[in-house]
Amino acid sequence: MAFSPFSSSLVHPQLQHTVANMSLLDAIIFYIIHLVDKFGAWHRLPVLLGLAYLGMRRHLHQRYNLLHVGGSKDQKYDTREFSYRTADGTCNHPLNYLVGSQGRFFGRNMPPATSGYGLLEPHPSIIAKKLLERRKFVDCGKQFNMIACSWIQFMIHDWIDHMEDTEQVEIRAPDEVAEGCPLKSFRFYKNKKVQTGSPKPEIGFLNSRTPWWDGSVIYGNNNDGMIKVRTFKDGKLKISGDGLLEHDEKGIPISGDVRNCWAGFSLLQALFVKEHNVVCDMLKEHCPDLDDEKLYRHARLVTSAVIAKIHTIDWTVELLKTDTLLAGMRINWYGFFGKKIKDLIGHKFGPVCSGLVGLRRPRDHGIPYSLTEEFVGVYRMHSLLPDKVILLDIKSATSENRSTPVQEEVPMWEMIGKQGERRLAKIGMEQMLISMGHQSCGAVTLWNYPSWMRNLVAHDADGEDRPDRVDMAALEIYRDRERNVARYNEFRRNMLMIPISTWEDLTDDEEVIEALHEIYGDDVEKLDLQVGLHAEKKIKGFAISETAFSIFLLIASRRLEADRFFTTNFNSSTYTDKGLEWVNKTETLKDVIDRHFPKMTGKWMRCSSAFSLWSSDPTPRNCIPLYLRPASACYVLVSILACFFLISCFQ
Ligand code: HEM
Repeated sequence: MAFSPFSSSLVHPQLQHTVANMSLLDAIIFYIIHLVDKFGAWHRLPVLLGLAYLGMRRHLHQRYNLLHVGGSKDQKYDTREFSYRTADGTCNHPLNYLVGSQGRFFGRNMPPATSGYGLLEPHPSIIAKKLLERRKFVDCGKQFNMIACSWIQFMIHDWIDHMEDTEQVEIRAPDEVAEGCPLKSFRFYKNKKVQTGSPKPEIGFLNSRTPWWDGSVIYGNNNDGMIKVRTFKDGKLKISGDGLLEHDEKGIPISGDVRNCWAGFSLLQALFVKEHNVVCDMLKEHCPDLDDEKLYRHARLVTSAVIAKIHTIDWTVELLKTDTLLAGMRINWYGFFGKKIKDLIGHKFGPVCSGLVGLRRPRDHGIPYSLTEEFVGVYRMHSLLPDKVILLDIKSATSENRSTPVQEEVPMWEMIGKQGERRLAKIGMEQMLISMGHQSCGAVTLWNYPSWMRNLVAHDADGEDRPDRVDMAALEIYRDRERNVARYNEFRRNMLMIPISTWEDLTDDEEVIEALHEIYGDDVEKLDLQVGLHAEKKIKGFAISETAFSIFLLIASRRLEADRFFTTNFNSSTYTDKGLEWVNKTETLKDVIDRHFPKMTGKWMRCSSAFSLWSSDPTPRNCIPLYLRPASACYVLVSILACFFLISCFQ
């Protein structure tokens, strides 16, 4: 039903048309969130109201934004024959075995860009030089350390990578900036463009990784990858005697994904290979009849779920340090009433009460699961990477002396690829992990893009160095345009967020405003997504922009609720009793580190999460407001009311 009364002056003129096709209820929801956006900030609301706001936002996105790219007809199969994660991501969606498998299309959270600006408008090298390149390293304080930075790369390599074409393009820096660019020109492969066919002919891009949260970063994205990493004995994966990854004869690590790897990333791969292998030991001890194949399958399910859980209730909470998000992420996993109540009531009262994990059926909101172009766009966070890794001299540290001396500062480019693997082998897992825990990563802000990435030796899918170096800062601007991802303002409108009208709406930093003006003039529509995301004034506690967060909000839930192994099959017959118990008992990365390095966190980590600076103070225990503490009667009362409210909104 069309709803016109809200197309009034109370709604931003550029958003009025989006309300026109909404149902009455959705128009009211839109109006409420629009008012909150306009007159206040949802993150300053009391936690439950903030959660209601986020719930409503997510609801509108799911109904009006998700697009199905390259739709295919149902391809049925018997799900009972596939109670495990397959090597290439097939056989997860209950009605179509192809959904989410390697080589499927990226979806979209909004239509492709309509603005019609050219691929070189303004020139990517000018943006790289004048707005992105690091002048002086800006760190992100105590909030996020180098483990957190490596973690998100570890996740990206689990989910997304655009397939390339065989044709190359060359970008030449214009004279205006050529002097200041480490590469005056650089060549790279175009992304592979494919006609999608149905539902209507359009261009789409293919994902060479499996988008499920299936641990493909350690298990591989297809059969060949899976065979390479397995020992075929007791379900285990290959790992070297020093606890790091094994390497092939060319010095390339043996793991699920080896493209553009560096020492910190390969360290996390090794840690979770160790985790997989101890899960195999545990399962074998309790179920001696399980053969190699079954042990592998169960251990993969368990390890992937541990990774997904850590990302949801540990990493994300550090990324978006607000009470609302702390509550929201725990609700995604456990539901409103928390872990203990979920264990008692199961999923009888739906996702609001018991979270998304363990739902009776996967939910994709009518659009088969994939990750999206916009999701890739908002996760371009190379500014997190520093210029050097600061190695601590952990041997000379004493318990009295809290500030551990620095042993060496290694330039980042020496920690990449095969060279990085050799360095890591000398450093060892313990020293690297402790050092990364004590080093802040970069802030996602303008003028903080690592300069060394402007002259980068990228890798191909086999982990081999490419002959042509690339200017990543310029390339990333080009890539979003090549993929027709909406520019910043159109992106915001499509996400039902209030667009900017002047640079002052984006930021109050005078220097940024001047620089934007120099490059984009007064044309706010031209502003590139990357530049907007990096320039946007941040919400207190957020390490990323609110615009990026709006995509994040949608996809974080979708990765869980659309996956059969986090919903229908999140049970003991699929995971085994002991496997499920393992997932339930593991809450944080610290738990995993403690399992493999029993004395490490006790000695080296003061803070509460392994993702924040290890030398920082722990989060006070009573930081959660009274009405959010599961033990309080007030919590139960307010939660019941909030549940009724949310259920009546969305069901
Ligand atoms: C030393 C560490 C890293 C190196 C060497 C590296 C290098 C690269 C390269 C060469 C590409 C492909 C560029 C192209 O052809 O389009 C890429 C893509 C990407 N990287 Fe990184 N990266 C690193 C760390 C990170 C981190 C920490 C993040 C954080 C989120 C990240 C997020 C991404 C994303 C989202 C893409 C786009 C993937 C796609 O096109 O499908 N990377 N990176």
